[in-house]
Amino acid sequence: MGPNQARKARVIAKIKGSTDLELEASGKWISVHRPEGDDSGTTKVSFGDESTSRKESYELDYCYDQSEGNDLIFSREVKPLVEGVFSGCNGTVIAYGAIGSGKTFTIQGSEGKPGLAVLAMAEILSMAEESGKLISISCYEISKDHAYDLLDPNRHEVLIWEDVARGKVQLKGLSQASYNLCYEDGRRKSTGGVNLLENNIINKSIYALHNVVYALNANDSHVPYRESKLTRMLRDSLGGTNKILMITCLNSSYCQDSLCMVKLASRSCKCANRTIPDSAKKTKSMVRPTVLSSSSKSASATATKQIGTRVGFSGNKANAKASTIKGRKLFDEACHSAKSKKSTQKESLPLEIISTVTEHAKQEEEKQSSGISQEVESLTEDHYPLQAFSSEESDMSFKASTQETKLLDENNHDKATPNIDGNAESLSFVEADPTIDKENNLVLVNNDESPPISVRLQELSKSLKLLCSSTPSCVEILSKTDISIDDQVPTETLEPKTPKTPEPRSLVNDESETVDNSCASWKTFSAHSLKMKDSLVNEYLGFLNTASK
Ligand SMILES: Nc1ncnc2c1ncn2[C@@H]1O[C@H](COP(=O)(O)OP(=O)(O)OP(=O)(O)O)[C@@H](O)[C@H]1O
Repeated sequence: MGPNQARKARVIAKIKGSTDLELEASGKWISVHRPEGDDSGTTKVSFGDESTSRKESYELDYCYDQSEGNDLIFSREVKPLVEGVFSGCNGTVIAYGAIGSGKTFTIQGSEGKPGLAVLAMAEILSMAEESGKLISISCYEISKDHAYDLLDPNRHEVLIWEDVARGKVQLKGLSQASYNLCYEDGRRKSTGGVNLLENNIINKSIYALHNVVYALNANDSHVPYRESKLTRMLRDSLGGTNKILMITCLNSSYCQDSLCMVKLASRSCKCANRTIPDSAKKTKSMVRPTVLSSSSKSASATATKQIGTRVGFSGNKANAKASTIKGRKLFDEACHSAKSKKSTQKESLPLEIISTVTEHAKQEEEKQSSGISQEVESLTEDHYPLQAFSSEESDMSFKASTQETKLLDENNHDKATPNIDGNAESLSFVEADPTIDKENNLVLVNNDESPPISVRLQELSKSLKLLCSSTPSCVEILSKTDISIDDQVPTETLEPKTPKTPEPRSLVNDESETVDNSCASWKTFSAHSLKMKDSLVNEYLGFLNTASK
């Protein structure tokens, strides 16, 4: 069965090949029911021990069983995507699944059994050779929201920039080669297992990815790319004219995580069959699909690995020098090195700028995003026993575009050049660019309800300064108002200095009572003053943190 060309994302499964012995030991846990003679029908995947009557069934676009290898998956699923790349339509293949479910085997392959990425590259290169096109490749890994250049022996972290003008994410400084393909196993970074935080990140990523696929397949007017860093980074690979292949890798023996992955996959797949009238689209996009049952959360993961391969037309880099960068970094973590004062201000406002442009969409996204975060977090915290974190999920994708697609870009977007450096031309923090400044100002002055950030900052700063310098004058006020002790207070305390603590002996002399009174008042005042300082400092720090986010 070939992929249905009308669908944006095709969701299939692959049951990991296993030896007969392994199968015997585990029993037949998964059974596949394919439609006979009807290529357009869905495949039913059932889970459950055959000895018991309890079975759970889910529908997917297709499911490859143990005996079917990468060659078959490539020729039926991936080759059409590669051909599409040469006619201006990008393709993305993502494999995900529980630990040891065969993700690496499916994408990378093994010696003598090439995986889908290898087969796809071979196909791309041979097609390019036939048509006389020049191919350039970049290769990167996304691991836990960070991108690493796989063509660089040091695998340096790549800066991730969001091109504000075009709403695209770019990897800045990514190496390019004539053609090459590298692969990095995400496991090298997870030597000590995966902690709760990492697991949460991966959980959110996989759910967010499915939400995007769901929305794309449902032809929603709003696609929640902003729900996770992964989906933001893959936006180019998922949206537009892209065709997506989601491969759910399944363990052949019992695995709760595999079950949960299929549930998610089935949801994304089912919506592809819906026809939504245009009038209903807007309302529908507000409604979040709720498929996350308490058990589906066990689609947890211990490591994310992802291979990204960019194939592009190797063009002239001359334009890059005169370039102006209109984007901003997408994630703070990858860009701490930028120190310039001006850029710092702008860098601290990466995503809000887009949000001002698409206010309505952002509100929806935020609502939904917080929804999914809460869902995933609560699933993890409330119901997810720690041992469930031993499971692993891995995302691998490759992305390819050819000369034609890049040329299309050039037509549509002023001076875009096909290589990464060339693309960087539209990615600098340009003070002179009025649109960027305007956007910044829009963010600085959010709306009528709250004052501009700069004004609030100034106010806070003033209050803080005032309070810091107010201690001596407060002492003065205290002494002036308290006439009864005026003459008895030592003269030093009237001066604008840090007040002295009365010496112990003063507490036992004749005038001890008045001095005592004075001390008590001062202590009370001092305590209040300190509290106020603390609260202002906290507010100040809190505000700075919010602003930097
Ligand atoms: N279709 C298959 N046929 C034979 N062996 C397979 C197949 N798929 C996977 N394997 C074997 O199963 C083991 C685990 O596969 P693989 O490393 O691809 O899983 P993974 O999901 O990438 O694992 P991890 O989650 O640890 O990254 C490997 O030894 C691999 O060779």
